[in-house]
Amino acid sequence: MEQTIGALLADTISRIARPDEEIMGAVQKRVDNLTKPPGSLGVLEEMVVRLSGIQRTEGPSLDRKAVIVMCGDHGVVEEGVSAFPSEVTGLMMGNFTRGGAAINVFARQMGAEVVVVDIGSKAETPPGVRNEKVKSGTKNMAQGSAMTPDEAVRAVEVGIAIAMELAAQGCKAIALGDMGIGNTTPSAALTAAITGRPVDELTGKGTGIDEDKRKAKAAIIEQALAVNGIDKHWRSELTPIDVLARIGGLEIAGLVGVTLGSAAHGMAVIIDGVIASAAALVAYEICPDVLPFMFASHLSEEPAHEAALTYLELTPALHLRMRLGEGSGAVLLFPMLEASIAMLNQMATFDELGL
Ligand SMILES: Cc1cc2ncn([C@H]3O[C@H](COP(=O)(O)O)[C@@H](O)[C@H]3O)c2cc1C
Ligand SMILES: O=C(O)c1cccnc1
Repeated sequence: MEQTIGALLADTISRIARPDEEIMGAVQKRVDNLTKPPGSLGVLEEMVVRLSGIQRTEGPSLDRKAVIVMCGDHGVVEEGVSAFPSEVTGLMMGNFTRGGAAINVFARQMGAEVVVVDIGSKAETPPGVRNEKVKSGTKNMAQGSAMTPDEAVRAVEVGIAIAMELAAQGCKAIALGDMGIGNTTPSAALTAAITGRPVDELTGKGTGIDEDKRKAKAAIIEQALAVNGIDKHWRSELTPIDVLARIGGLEIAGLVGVTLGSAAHGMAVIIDGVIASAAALVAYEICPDVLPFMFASHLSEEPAHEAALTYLELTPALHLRMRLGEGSGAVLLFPMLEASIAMLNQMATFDELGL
């Protein structure tokens, strides 16, 4: 039976429960009893405690993990906000299927599955890419709403459904990946709307525009916020889904769904760069209980990324001066998460040492 639009979203939100405190307490106790000064393995200790709470077991695992690369195009590219044309989104989808993109290389090395989803590109979906197209690119958000609320919800539900499938297959953690020429523009716009920080401060060079074009991009974002009636007080009149629909992107909406769906089904969510962090902000506004499921991987060069992570009070583990997307930074966190699990499973305890 066809589900009404929004039913899956509502059901997913109702399933999100915070990680298990009792399990986290027990794992913290074991971590404190390992043969090292308490706290000396820093963030790795926090990682394994939180992974245990998320997976609701004192024996967490990352045997199966995936990166979901949501692909979509953006009407606002016609305003000259990117250094590249929209066609590159379609070409990169082909590249993903041949294993030649950065995310393919890193995911292979980390043992993570790559799931590529065409949720809204203007291109024809290449064979090997999952076709979940809600529409062929968003409308230009500088001239009006990028999507309708129904389209935004449908895209969110695509992300939820894919997260649910992966959870059913035994997946334990999901990295958020994106591909969509122009998508640093809606990402900065969403980050401005949610954090309240000034647009100019949040607007970066994306794929590599010069300072004049960056200034013009900031002006386009200001225009998009104004045209769409999003001011500092949007919360009194609009829902987070309205904001996502007006100034978001289809791949961003898909990643909002992946985040909510992962949290609802006990999987950790690894945030990548500025596109993933914009999706994380929207997911948090929809349901604050998703926050303890999130891990920040790296700090992107895009300024809105730092603003989003600060708002969410998340600290990125890696500082690699990356600014790519695709989930390329997020999958680099997997070996560290795995090290945290190995620490828990393999280190001797003070009890065993007779101390
Ligand atoms: C070849 C290529 C591969 C990419 N992989 C990710 N992005 C990243 O850059 C784009 C966002 O930057 P902007 O907003 O400036 O267009 C997105 O597609 C993002 O995924 C790429 C961009 C290019 C050109
Ligand atoms: O932070 C990112 O993920 C990013 C930055 C620039 C371009 N594309 C992605």
